[in-house]
Amino acid sequence: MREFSVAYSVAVNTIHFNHDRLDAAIVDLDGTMVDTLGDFHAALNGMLADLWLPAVSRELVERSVGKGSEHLIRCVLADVGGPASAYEPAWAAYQAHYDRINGDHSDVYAGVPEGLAALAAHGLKLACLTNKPGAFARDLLAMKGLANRFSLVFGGDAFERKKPDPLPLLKTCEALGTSPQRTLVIGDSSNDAQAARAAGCPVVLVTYGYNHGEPVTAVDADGFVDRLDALRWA
Ligand SMILES: O=C(O)COP(=O)(O)O
Ligand SMILES: [Mg+2]
Repeated sequence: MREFSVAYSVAVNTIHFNHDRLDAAIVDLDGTMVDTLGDFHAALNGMLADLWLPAVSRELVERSVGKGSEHLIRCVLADVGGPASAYEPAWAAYQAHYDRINGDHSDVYAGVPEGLAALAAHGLKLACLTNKPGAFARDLLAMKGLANRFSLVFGGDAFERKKPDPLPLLKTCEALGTSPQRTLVIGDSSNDAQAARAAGCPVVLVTYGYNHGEPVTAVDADGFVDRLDALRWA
């Protein structure tokens, strides 16, 4: 098996892959394919209103997204000074609000349909792996016309642990029937990159998503793209 290699051209911000060395891609959802910040913000503020707690800013939500719903709800409750006992009712309220508004305040990022089409055209199997609950992820992908691109969709509730743990990536590679070394991870945050490094997958990050308020280009990854269709094959 040949080594995976990436030639990263800063000038055109384009990453060149030799596709002979890749069999599949595992693509993150929130912040990578769909800008879902508006959905998170609306569902969380609906939840807080139900609990008679004050609303939070989009910025707080942006900094807290990426490690799954439980983490997000805990961050938001901590920010508004909610008691620990609020977690259970908050979780139930959040699920109900999110289910009602899923996709209403979200948009597919420019270049995503084209980028996915190019990956598929090069014969790569595609899986979506997100920390978002699987049911919300599947509904959102269908609503945004992206579902048919993926042979597999796994949410944050599919496995015992979430990204940045490598387990979900290893399990997804297993389900795809590919080796991690030949499976490209595409994400928007350090969660995706850390999981990929630990699993042994090559990883590219998009520069427009959510990375806990930190500059994403400081994250250890094989390359960065401003659009998903900026991935090119040598
Ligand atoms: O639900 C989240 O925390 C974000 O999920 P992601 O893995 O699609 O970025
Ligand atoms: Mg993400």
